[in-house]
Amino acid sequence: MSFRLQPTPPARPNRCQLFGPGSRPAIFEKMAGSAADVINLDLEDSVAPDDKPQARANIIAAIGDIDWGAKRLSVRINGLDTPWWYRDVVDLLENASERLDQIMIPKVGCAGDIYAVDALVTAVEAAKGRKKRIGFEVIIESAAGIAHVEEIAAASPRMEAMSLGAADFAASMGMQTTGIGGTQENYYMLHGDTRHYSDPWHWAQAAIVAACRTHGVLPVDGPFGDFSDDEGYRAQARRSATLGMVGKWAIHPKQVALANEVFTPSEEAVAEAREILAAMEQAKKDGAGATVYKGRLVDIASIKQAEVIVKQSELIAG
Ligand SMILES: CC(C)(COP(=O)(O)OP(=O)(O)OC[C@H]1O[C@@H](n2cnc3c(N)ncnc32)[C@H](O)[C@@H]1OP(=O)(O)O)[C@@H](O)C(=O)NCCC(=O)NCCSC(=O)C[C@H](O)C(=O)O
Ligand SMILES: [Mg+2]
Repeated sequence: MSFRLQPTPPARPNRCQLFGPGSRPAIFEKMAGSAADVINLDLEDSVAPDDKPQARANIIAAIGDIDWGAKRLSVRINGLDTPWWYRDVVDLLENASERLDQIMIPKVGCAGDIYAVDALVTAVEAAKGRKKRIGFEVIIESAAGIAHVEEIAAASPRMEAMSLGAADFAASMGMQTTGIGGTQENYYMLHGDTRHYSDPWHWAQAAIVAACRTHGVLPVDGPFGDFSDDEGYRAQARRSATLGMVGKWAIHPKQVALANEVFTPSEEAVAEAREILAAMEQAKKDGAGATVYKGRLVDIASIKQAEVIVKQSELIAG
């Protein structure tokens, strides 16, 4: 480890973030009753321009009126390139109850974007005497966002989570696809006559995970558009979890159980991690820094790997 220690991200489960348009208040109670850890009420792209004022009013009322339980409650504001974002922030923080936990800033391109929202949020919080400091989560979904991903992760002490927004990301990068996440038909290597599919989202996810882990922010995988494809969702989520992401969005309620399944370490994985910790405990007593577990090497780094899994399961168990 560097002399500068890796900060710990917020200690809360973030396996699934369920989205719903602010212009569709009929589903808010259903969202609150879901098994998602995080709720994202949307003011951005799922809300038509003419509906933005009513969506703001719906969300402000629902934040106070609905019992959201222990869920993390977040509102996605509009992007900084629109005329709506400042009104989203001001109306929310002047009128929403203290139940609001965080706001999600979409299409972030540089640390300056976070600075601008932070300045406005800080001023409204002070003016209204709000007690709970609002956290920030951001979406990396542009070429600029991924190019500046580390400065964005470090941009504010309010930063809690960062997601990859595959749809806008693909558009901004000029990717030749209309798919939102998952396997892309034309992204393959040829070996003889056999196609081997590769993952075009992998490098961006890895960059997000590294930036987040460096600065104590939770890395999250964004939407998987085809909500009729459970296996496709699972495969994408498993890749994200393997890379170090802590959760994934659900854009339909049926995706919530899939995310929770993948991002909750299995009983077998936790049992194996505990066995590795026990094996290393014994190795230490024997004066060894490494030992053999089920025919493979485990050493001091294995303790840290095993602790990741045990800590995840303890966090989820509460
Ligand atoms: C995708 C949907 C429009 C589908 O809605 P609907 O047609 O109503 O679906 P169903 O008939 O299958 O619904 C079954 C029941 O579930 C309820 N429902 C529907 N959606 C939700 C929800 N989000 N949360 C909770 N409950 C929900 C229905 O009311 C039905 O209930 P019942 O009648 O009692 O059985 C819709 O799911 C939807 O709007 N999803 C969210 C869309 C959204 O927020 N998009 C923004 C995030 S993705 C994005 O922005 C891209 C990203 O930025 C990027 O760039 O990658
Ligand atoms: Mg988007």
